[in-house]
Amino acid sequence: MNQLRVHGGSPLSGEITVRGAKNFVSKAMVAALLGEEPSELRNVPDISDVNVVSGLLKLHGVIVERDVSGGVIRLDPRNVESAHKADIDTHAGSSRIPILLCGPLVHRLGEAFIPDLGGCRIGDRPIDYHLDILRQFGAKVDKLDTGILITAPRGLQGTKVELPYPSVGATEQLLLTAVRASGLTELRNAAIEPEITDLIAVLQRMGAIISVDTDRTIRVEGVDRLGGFTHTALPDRIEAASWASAALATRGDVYVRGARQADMMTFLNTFRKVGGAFDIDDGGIRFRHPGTDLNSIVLETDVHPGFMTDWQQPLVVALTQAAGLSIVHETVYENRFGFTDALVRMGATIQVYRECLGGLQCRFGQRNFFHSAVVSGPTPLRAADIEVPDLRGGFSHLIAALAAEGTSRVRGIGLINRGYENFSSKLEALGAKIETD
Ligand SMILES: CC(=O)N[C@H]1[C@@H](OP(=O)(O)OP(=O)(O)OC[C@H]2O[C@@H](n3ccc(=O)[nH]c3=O)[C@H](O)[C@@H]2O)O[C@H](CO)[C@@H](O)[C@@H]1O
Ligand SMILES: C=C(OP(=O)(O)O)C(=O)O
Repeated sequence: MNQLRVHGGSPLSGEITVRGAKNFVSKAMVAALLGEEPSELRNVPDISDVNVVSGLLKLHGVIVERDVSGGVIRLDPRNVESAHKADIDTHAGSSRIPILLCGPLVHRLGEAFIPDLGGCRIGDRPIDYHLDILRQFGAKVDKLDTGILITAPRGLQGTKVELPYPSVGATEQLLLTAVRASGLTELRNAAIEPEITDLIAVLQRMGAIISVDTDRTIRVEGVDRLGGFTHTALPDRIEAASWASAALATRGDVYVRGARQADMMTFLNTFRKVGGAFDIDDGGIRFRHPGTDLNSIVLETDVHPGFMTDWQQPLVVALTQAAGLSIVHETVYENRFGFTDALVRMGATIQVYRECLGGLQCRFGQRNFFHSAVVSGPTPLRAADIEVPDLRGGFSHLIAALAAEGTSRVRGIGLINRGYENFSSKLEALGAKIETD
């Protein structure tokens, strides 16, 4: 199943459930590798990124048992072993998670071979911060033809690091390395996304000592040994916001069971400013089109607690249905508006700019990156043949196809399964008229 035919033009309506966050579950699975005892993770979604990490852990001798429908994964890392490089190579290009195996594998085995990374092509996505951090801990980094080899002839020692930008992955790299490095580690300008807070919770359950200050400083006291953990993953706030945007763009009404207000406050404020309605209860959040015109807005993506970049693409589809000019400044990735080409072909009026259209200081201004967009609406959308460019861009194209009159063909939908579990069943549950080709 790699192609969907979408007969659009009807509102999405009904209830779906979101489970654990893609951007946490994969990291918690890596954390399990640091322990000398088994771990159990609950609320695990059935997405392909989980399969990728399971495969990598199994190659390294971790016994992985999974109850897919129950969302439980058990990881037994007691007999960790080196994997064959050729086997690791088969995971090249599959996701960005392998880079986070560096610290845990060096602690457990003395070395780590990391294949070339994958992930969404929404910018250059360098790993310089990761490699600098590893070097500061005393690791030796050798770049090979098909990946990188990390060794630590004198072990890993605690260090002081200040990130040039609060990178999520680099913060996780530091945490997963520092918890078992000798001595103290301090990280300034750390990322503080809810998925990182949950990772810290997991590490604390395993025996780590980590404190987080209000000024983005994280301090870790290294320990000699970590045990296992039992933990329920926080819900996927990106998937929840994507369904919310789908409800808005299709004039629908969707109850997202599992969505949690605390992780989505910034999204909810924006959703309300656009004119979307929502009702929160203990089980989830109901997102509704108000039945009246939607409002245009000015929006800048940012690190937490700002408006998350992964929320941007789905919301832009809803903004094509808002009255007036919306301005969106993407400050996290330099190349995250490629998906708007297809929206324009479908009838949207979106112009992208190299300039920073916003007040935030951004790394991409005057550097030839089309990282700002002006969306003029409302414009009716019409069906088209579309190729999924990346995970969130792909889901956005699905939303556009659902909002458009006529039958669209969306190719390459396998990519969407990286972060949206059972999305075609969920679409059907919400009344979408779709067929797999
Ligand atoms: C699997 C996962 O959790 N992915 C998320 C994670 O990605 P990821 O951890 O890759 O994103 P980062 O926060 O690291 O990236 C933020 C910015 O820092 C830059 N950078 C990062 C590392 C580095 O070594 N050098 C460098 O320049 C990146 O190019 C980007 O411009 O956080 C992003 C920001 O919330 C989300 O969009 C992704 O969904
Ligand atoms: C950019 C994303 O993911 P990744 O970092 O896994 O490519 C995303 O989830 O939108």
